Amino acid sequence: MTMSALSIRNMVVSFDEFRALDTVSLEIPVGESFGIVGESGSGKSTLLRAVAGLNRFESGSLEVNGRAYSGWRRDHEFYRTVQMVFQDPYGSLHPRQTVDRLLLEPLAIHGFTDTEARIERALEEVGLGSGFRFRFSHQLSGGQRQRIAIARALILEPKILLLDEPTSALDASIQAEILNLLEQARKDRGLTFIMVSHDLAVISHMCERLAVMKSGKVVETMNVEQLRRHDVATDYTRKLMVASEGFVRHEA
Ligand SMILES: Nc1ncnc2c1ncn2[C@@H]1O[C@H](COP(=O)(O)OP(=O)(O)OP(=O)(O)O)[C@@H](O)[C@H]1O
Repeated sequence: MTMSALSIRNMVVSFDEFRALDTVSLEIPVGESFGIVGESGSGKSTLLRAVAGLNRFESGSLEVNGRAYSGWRRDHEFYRTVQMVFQDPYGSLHPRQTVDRLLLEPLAIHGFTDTEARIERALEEVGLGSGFRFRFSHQLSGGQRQRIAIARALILEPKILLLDEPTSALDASIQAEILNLLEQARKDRGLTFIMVSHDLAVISHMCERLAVMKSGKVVETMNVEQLRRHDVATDYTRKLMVASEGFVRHEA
């Protein structure tokens, strides 16, 4: 049996009386690229944030590579294994810190000593040479910032990346570059991806399977071939396909 990178069972997250995540269960095997789609407010980010410990889940279970986690608490081992990349590269990087400092921080927290080599390698991997090392993040373009955010996630050599709309704040041409960079990193490192996107063309390009969310629940899971054939079980998913115009245009 393939080992699960991530095993989520009956996960529930509430904000006061409101159930943002309602008994969600997902099994994601090691090495898979898994997409999460759904209308705005359906709970996609809440799910990623609950895995990352940024939202507390009140019931259900979470296992990461066989280790169980609950509530908010995540240990160092978790952050060595799981890293998250957010939508907004402006909000997620401190503007007055140099790239060097931004990359050094996770290494220092986790006690790495070979920082020089790791920083150089990480910049190389995301297609930014060492010339970027002492720039401030406010001097970088959106695409360059997102490359730094990805370098910061990869520098700890995680096994799983949680990607929350990683390209939707970027211009279309830059989006493709960042997606290719992520795909290459996944191949090179054998990573598992869980990627949220409202863009079905992105999911179709990047993922092998996906879950469709509505009102905090998973309404269906499918593989990407089914999505491409429009072989979907619910009208809700059909509507999402129509709403994601590029997808319909691209696939038709
Ligand atoms: N910290 C919070 N406090 C209160 N309500 C929240 C909080 N975070 C999310 N919610 C609510 O939970 C629901 C799910 O939000 P979530 O951000 O997970 O949706 P989403 O599917 O990622 O949407 P989008 O595609 O617009 O980003 C929404 O109704 C949202 O308003």
